[in-house]
Amino acid sequence: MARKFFVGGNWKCNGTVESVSKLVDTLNAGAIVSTDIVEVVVAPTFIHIPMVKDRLRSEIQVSAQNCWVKKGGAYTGEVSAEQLVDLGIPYVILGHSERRHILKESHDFVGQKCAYALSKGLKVIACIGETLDEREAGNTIKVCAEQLIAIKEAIGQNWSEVVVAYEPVWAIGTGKVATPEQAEEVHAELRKWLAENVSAEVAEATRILYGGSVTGGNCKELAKKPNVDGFLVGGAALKPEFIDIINSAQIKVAA
Ligand SMILES: O=C(CO)COP(=O)(O)O
Repeated sequence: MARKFFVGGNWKCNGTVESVSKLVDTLNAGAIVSTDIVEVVVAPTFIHIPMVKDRLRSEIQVSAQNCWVKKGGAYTGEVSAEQLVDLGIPYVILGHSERRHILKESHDFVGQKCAYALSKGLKVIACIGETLDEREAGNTIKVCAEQLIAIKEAIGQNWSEVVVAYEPVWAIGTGKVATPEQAEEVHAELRKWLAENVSAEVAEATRILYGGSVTGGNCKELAKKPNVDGFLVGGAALKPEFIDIINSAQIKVAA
């Protein structure tokens, strides 16, 4: 079965009531291709989630940007997987590089978060990716594999509700997008890793998204690559061009 194209908008720590309302209006008014060919998710901040969920068109799902590693309780400032499920939120982004690097989340911690979120019924957008130094040292695949190993150790064979997002740190928020060839090369390696370390079925079925300075202008060329199954978008997800990125799913159908 063909992998359904996936476009996620990670709004990060952005937005006010006014700007989020405007963005929802823009997304509601946009002409988007059928959900038969694309799955679309947006991830507002926790505090904006209820408002977005109430007002956003039903074709676009809502995701959280993080959740706690285990059952909720005395963990000041955290939001639990159970609470997301209670609110009817289907997805959570875990392991984003900003959390790995700025908040020092370790590979193991991210793996445990993935396992706990999945066990509560959330679908997981699991982010991995190398820094510029790691790429220049020739360690891109090694670093991504280490991040995947920690996830695999925690979740085992249970990848059916996982979407992998390859987000090279040097491309995030920098305007320096990976070339379609660079993205394809890594995505193909990641799929091979899944085939060798999980199973051929999981490798074939798992969507591997590219993230890092994706725009309305560069998405089509990236989407043409066979192992690029969609995008995780930051800055451009806050702008009307997010609609164009969603619609780049058409490239796959035409291909
Ligand atoms: O981090 C990202 C999505 O999770 C990518 O961010 P930018 O699209 O702003 O580079």
